[in-house]
Amino acid sequence: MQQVSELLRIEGATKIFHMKPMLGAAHEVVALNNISLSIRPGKALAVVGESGSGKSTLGRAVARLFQLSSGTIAFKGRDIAGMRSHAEKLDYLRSVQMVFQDPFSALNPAHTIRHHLERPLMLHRKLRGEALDSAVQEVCSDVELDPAVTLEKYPHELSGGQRQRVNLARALAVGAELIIADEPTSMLDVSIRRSVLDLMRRMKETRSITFLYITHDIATAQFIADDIAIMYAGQVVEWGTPNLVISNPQHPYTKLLLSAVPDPAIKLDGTGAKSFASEAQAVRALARKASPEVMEVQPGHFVRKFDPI
Ligand SMILES: Nc1ncnc2c1ncn2[C@@H]1O[C@H](COP(=O)(O)OP(=O)(O)OP(=O)(O)O)[C@@H](O)[C@H]1O
Repeated sequence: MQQVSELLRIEGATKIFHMKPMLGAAHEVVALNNISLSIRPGKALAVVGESGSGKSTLGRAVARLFQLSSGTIAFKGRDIAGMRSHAEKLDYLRSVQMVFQDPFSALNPAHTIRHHLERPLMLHRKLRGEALDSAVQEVCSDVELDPAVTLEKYPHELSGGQRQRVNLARALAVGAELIIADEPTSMLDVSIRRSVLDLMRRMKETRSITFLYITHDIATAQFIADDIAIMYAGQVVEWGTPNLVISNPQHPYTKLLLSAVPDPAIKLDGTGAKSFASEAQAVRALARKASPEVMEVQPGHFVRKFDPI
């Protein structure tokens, strides 16, 4: 079998929404503008940007929730738009799971946690009886929840962080290879955000789960990501390994995001923070301009060319 070094390759992905509002003129929204990114198996790519930058649209396109206007998304070398048979589509939808911002919304309040974990194990792994019970215990323990005190509870009896762990356990139970985690910690208490990110990092390291981690918070990217892509107005403006991008940001929009980080450990030094925050509007206008030219700042670190402010 052919070895594919990338689990996911997004090539020239463009998504245009055609809006025909009841009031006002018809118009187009370019949510994704020629995005090219890839993720290696067992690695995490963080896509970072403000609200409306297009990052959730990218996640939903990977989850095959709609077709791209142009471009391709390939999973293990296979174009996902070209998957025709029911079996192939089902296998993809099993391999690629989404975890959402609101951990409660994905859980059925009428069912126990055991039920939520048993169903995918029965459906996808055909487990029954003792084998099913021990697999339920295993996925529960894998996300660092105590099966004895968790499995018979209902979603409302758990904390937000515990519920998000159940969602991650469900993805494991289904047999996910790629998890699209769309702002998975932004509705959680600050005190437990880090522990959920740490769990995702351990799932990556010990279970070789691949992550597309979508966030507005550039500071959290470094806890899990092997690569980071900064997005604005449907374009990726800067990308590379987190230490290169965060320690040596080139694009004014990346600097703007970093200027909003309260963590002094990764704040821009000296000149950066204040001046970029005060020039926010100009920076966003500049980042909105479509620019096809890319510069390699240093090996593994790229920036889209921009006009000086
Ligand atoms: N189904 C849709 N129909 C029309 N426009 C859409 C649709 N989905 C997204 N958009 C538009 O595409 C752009 C990108 O939206 P998207 O939700 O991907 O951004 P985001 O970075 O994930 O923001 P947020 O964090 O607020 O969800 C926005 O202008 C949004 O209004």
